[in-house]
Amino acid sequence: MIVVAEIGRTEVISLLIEKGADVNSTDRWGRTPLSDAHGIEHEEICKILKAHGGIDPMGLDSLTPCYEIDFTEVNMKDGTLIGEGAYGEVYLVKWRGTEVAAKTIRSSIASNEMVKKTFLKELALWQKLRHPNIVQFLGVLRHSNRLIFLTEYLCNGSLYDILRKRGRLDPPTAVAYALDIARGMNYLHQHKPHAIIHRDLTPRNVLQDEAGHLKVTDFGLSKIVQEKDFGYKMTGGTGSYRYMAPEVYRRESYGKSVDVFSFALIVHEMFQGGPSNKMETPEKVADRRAYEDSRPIMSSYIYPEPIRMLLRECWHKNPECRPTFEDIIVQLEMIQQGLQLKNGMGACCACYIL
Ligand SMILES: Nc1ncnc2c1ncn2[C@@H]1O[C@H](COP(=O)(O)OP(=O)(O)OP(=O)(O)O)[C@@H](O)[C@H]1O
Repeated sequence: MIVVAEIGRTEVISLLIEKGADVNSTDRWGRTPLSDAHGIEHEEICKILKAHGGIDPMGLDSLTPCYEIDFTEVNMKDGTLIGEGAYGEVYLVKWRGTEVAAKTIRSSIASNEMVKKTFLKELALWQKLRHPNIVQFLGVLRHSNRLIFLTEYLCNGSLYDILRKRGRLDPPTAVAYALDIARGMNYLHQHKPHAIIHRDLTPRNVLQDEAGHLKVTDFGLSKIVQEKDFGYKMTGGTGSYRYMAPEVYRRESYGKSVDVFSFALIVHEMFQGGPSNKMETPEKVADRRAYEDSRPIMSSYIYPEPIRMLLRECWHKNPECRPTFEDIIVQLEMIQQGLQLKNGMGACCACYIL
């Protein structure tokens, strides 16, 4: 694999190509040498790679500007802190008279040029996404070595907060929420020209708007994959262990179905009111799922049979046996119709027999 950022010299790159190096080999992020060259804005190397058939599967080069917002348009000092994640703090701020969320990226991350560039590429991708179940990206505030970006503000917080406050959800609500997440995820997986794998789908990365709809957010860890979606790897340290697919934990090749696995665990939590195996560390949980094939328990009292069947398929140990989000949506819509029929017949929430 030609790592342009490390080699950096045109004559060395030319020599490697002459010696037969593959100009379109990909690294674990799905980046080719041309993606790499775009990242460091090396025009000369870009030209050489393109002349030899190099492509950039990211479909984005660093020259694609993220939507930039003048730093003076947002008064960060008047912002209210609403949360904190792995990358930094999140504030509620006003921008052009509208309440929006400002996500600040720690200076330790933002000051590293390579990381910053990769991050800006992720944001350039997010900028292109438009779907009712995907949190809307608004733009980037760039200011010396600080990196802050704005997204729409979702006043009801995350699904994690909702489950902590409300506990177990009734089946119609859980199914409606599952449909929201599945629709957002299906949009990402069917993204053209390349599918987008979220890779860190967790209750914290699902937010609720004023109307009660859920939206998927946080693409800091998501990566573009080629349509033939096997062959990429990520380290076991990436993403949240509690929702991690076994193949990711075992550091094997993975595809879109890692998100289906995480989705199943989120749906399980909605019926249960929180995570299972709370006493175990997330890493231990992931380890047992990966090596002992352990899965959460589903009592027939809480989980309607069609939901149990769906979850078993979604967290199947063989990634190829897991359904796509398109299939999941069809199944959930049928389950929803079944629940509505039961409701119409006067059944109470506690006694759904599907
Ligand atoms: N657009 C938003 N609207 C409202 N609240 C938000 C928004 N984005 C984030 N938050 C709140 O801020 C918290 C932190 O968000 P952030 O995305 O930084 O981290 P996280 O998803 O919790 O964790 P990680 O960074 O590890 O993925 C969220 O849990 C949520 O409560």
